[in-house]
Amino acid sequence: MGGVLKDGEWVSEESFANEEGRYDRQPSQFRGWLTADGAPGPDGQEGFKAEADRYHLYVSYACPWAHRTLILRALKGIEEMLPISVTHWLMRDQGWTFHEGPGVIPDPMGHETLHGIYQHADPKVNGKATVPVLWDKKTERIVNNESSEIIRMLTRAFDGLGAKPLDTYPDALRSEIDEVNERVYHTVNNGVYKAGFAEKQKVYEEEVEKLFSSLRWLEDRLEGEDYLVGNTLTEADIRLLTTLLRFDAVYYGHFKCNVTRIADMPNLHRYMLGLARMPEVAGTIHLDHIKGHYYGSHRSINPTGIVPVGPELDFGSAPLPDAGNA
Ligand SMILES: N[C@@H](CCC(=O)N[C@@H](CS)C(=O)NCC(=O)O)C(=O)O
Repeated sequence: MGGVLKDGEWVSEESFANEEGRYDRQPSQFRGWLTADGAPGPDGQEGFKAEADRYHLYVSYACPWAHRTLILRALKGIEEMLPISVTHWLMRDQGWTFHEGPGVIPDPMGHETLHGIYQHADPKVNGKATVPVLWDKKTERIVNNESSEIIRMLTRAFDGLGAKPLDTYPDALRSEIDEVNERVYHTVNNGVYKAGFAEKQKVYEEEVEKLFSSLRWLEDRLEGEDYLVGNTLTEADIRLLTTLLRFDAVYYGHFKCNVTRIADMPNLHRYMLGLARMPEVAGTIHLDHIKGHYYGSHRSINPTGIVPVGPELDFGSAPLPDAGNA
C-alpha cells in the first residue's frame, strides 16, 4: 500500500512491482544543493545557502534512506541547526503521516501527511512522496529528497557554522567510495527491496543471488577492517549500515532474504555492531519503528500485519526521544 502524486493529486496504489513483477525505484524529484554561500552544487545544481534553523528535515525512523541523513546530522552535531519531523511508522493508503504515536514528531507547518508537504512545495507535483525531505522554510520549497545527495551536502555545508569536522566524502577516496556505493546501492540497499517486492519467482531468485554475492564480497573486504574504504568512516559505511541494521529483523524474514543472517557473517556483524554502537549512531536506531513499518505497511506480503517478536538484537539504541528533545 502507498500512493503517488499525479499533477498534485494523491492517488493510492496497491502493488510495488511493475508488469514484469520487478520493483522499479523512481528517481527523486528535487535535486537542489545546500552550500556554505548559496553557490550552485558540484554539478551545477541550484544552490541554497546553509543557515542555522532555515531548513527542516522530514524523516521516518523506519526508512533506511532517511536513516542515512539522521546519522550524518548526528555525526556532524547539527541537530539544533537542522530540526526534524518524524513520521508514524505505518505507511498505508495516505502514505507517510504524522498521526500520533511513540516517537512521532509532527510537522511544524501542520500537515498531517508527507504528501501534503510535497503539494505545498509544488501544487502540480508528480511522483512518490518519499522520505527523507530537506525543506527550506524561507522559500517554502523542497531543497532535495534524495538521501545520497543530502548526506553528501550535510558533510560540508554547515562546517562554517560550527558543525563537527568530519568529512565522509574526502577528495582522495572519492573514486573508491563511488565504486563501493555503486555495487552496494544496486544489489544491497535496493537489492533487498527488489527481492522482497518481486512478484515472480525468477525475479526474486535473481535478486537474492546478487544480494548474497555482494554480501559475501563485503564479508571478504571487511576481513581485518573496521571501514569499507581508506580505513576511515565514509559515506560508503553509512549507506551500507542502514541496510545491515534492518537485515536480520526485517529483510531476512519479511523480504525473504534468508540465505544467511548478518549475525552469521562474522566480519559484517562485527563491523555493523562497531558502527551501530557509536553513541551518535545508536541514538538514531529505533527498531520498533523499523519492524512496525515493514511488517505493518506491506499488506501484500504480510496480510495480517503481525509484527514478529524476535530476533533479539542489541545495538545499544537509546529510548525514543519525544517531540520536545529529539
Ligand atoms: N531515492 C530515495 C528513496 C527514498 C525512499 O524510497 N523512501 C521510502 C521509504 S523507505 C519512501 O518514502 N517511500 C514512500 C512510498 O513509496 O510511497 C532516497 O534515497 O532518498
